[in-house]
Amino acid sequence: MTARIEDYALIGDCETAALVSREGSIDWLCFPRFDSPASFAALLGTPENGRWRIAPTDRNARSSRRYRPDTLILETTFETDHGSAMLIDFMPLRDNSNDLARIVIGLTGKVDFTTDFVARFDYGRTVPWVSQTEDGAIVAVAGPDRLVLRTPVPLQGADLHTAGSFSVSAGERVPFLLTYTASHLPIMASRDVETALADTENFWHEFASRCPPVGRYTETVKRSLITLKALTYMPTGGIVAAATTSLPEQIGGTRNWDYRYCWLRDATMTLQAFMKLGYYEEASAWREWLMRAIAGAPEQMQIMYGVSGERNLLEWEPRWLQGFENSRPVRIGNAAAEQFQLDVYGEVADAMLQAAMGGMPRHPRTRALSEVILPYLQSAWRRPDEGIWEVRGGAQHFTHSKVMAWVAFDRAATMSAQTGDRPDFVERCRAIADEIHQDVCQKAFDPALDSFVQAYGSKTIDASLLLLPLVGFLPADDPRVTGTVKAIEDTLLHHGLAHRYHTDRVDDGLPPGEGTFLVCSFWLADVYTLQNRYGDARRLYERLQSLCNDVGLLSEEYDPVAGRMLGNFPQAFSHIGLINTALNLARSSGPAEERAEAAGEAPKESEPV
Ligand SMILES: OC[C@H]1O[C@H](O[C@H]2O[C@H](CO)[C@@H](O)[C@H](O)[C@H]2O)[C@H](O)[C@@H](O)[C@@H]1O
Repeated sequence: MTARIEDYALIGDCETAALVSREGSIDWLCFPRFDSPASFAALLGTPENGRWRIAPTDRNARSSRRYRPDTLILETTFETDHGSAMLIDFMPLRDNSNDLARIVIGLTGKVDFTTDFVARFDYGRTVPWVSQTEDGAIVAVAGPDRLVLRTPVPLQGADLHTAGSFSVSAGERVPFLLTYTASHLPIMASRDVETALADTENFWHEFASRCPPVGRYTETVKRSLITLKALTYMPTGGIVAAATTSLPEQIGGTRNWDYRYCWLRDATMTLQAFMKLGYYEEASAWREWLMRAIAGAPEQMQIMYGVSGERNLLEWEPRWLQGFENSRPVRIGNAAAEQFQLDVYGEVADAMLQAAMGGMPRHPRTRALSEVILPYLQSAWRRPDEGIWEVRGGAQHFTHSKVMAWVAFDRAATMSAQTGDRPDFVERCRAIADEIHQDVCQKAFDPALDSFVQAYGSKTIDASLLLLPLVGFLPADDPRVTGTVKAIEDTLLHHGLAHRYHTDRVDDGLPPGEGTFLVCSFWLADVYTLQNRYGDARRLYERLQSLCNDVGLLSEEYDPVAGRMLGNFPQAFSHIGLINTALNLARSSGPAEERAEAAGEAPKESEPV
């Protein structure tokens, strides 16, 4: 594949998503859910692993693209020496059928097009039987899956591809509709593509119209909001971390992971972003998802789940895929689901408090949840864990994890104190929170480095330490925090963007090397805001904003030297950063202040615990 990550745009129907290249090729599509086996997997292999291209025959055609304003409808305009034409790509919201629609519209002169449809089920491995119905529909079937392609354009099969040519003159419109169904069901009647376009446009307009202005960042925020909505599995309210698997964190490297699942950690920030923009319906749907997903014994609570709350996310490698630019292995599923990551308890507690502070009615299970989880956590916080970065090199006493355990008790105390009905519970939570606070301040601060460190006894600086002031563990102007921020600036910034940690100095169980991790730079900008370093915050935010591709999307990581995106795409974490940090900058009191202020008063180290 020659396309880079930033060459792709996202389309989706809030149940699954597809990536479309600048050249009009859909190189990634999983039907019917985000985490279903891909039907087009060329993104991670070759065109023979499945793709659907509609592009001018003239290989020298110039292309430009945009989303139709306030929608997820992609418009790619091609210009040739003989005319210009637009390709519209979108996925209508589900109406008993799973569709992807494409319309080619002649703008000026006449443009010749070719289309090449290569369906391969099971992540590019399974070649289907392809036949044509009497009314001309192309039907591709293998095992449980079936794709039906309808268009007035005559199509022929050759060499396991289905191809055709056509021309559009100014004013002409040529529709294509691809429908997925389980192969045992009857083939359904086609839906009208133009009506579907109008309905899809209305859906996104209605959604985006509720977004309040965020000063000069309004368009960036709106695009990120639409992207987060597109990453939401609407039937359940779960939110996937990204639309893809295995886009590499280093070109040619092995840090390739499946992000088509719901992380509890990523969710607190998503909840904040939705609520701060007034999207309570989405926030409430996510909270319901969370309560269903984590129901059960606290020691069985996972750090991530499938979009419907599935727990078994078994990791495996489809060895027939060569990987994005030969970045192997490709991984399906995610073994991190089985890790112990202490911070998720704090994330859940924080999400509950944020929801209450945002004005959402208290969830009826909030109290039951705290009564089950906190007694477990009372001893569990002392255990080493795999941490926010999900290391595969063994558990450690990660500083960020302990701090988030403190968050769990701190928020539980705050919430219970608000209801006033359990003073003994509040007192117990506060005492444990104080004990954790003291433990962290004693064991995780290195006076020689004048900084908190990644784990107890370590000498490594870690960008997750930026979350200490952001969750209210210590004030942003505490000398230990200002020392830590300086250490992060001195050691983790690479061309002005933050790495998570030094992968070459820490054994995380993987070969070293990766890009800068974008959400960490957003956290840095948020800390600058808390420290009244508004100029630094704004400059960093606008740098990050400038890294978005031409349609406003960000991946997980960025290589500032090669000037290219890395990691899964588009990633919710990065878009949450684009929203939250914009709000922090645009409002005198944004999410950073409110999350920090949610914390009860942190004890002084000399205070008894
Ligand atoms: O690189 C190591 C780990 O990377 C993934 O996790 C990262 O993405 C998550 C989802 O956005 C995020 O919650 C986490 O903090 C990040 O480290 C991957 O899923 C892991 O399996 C992998 O070990």
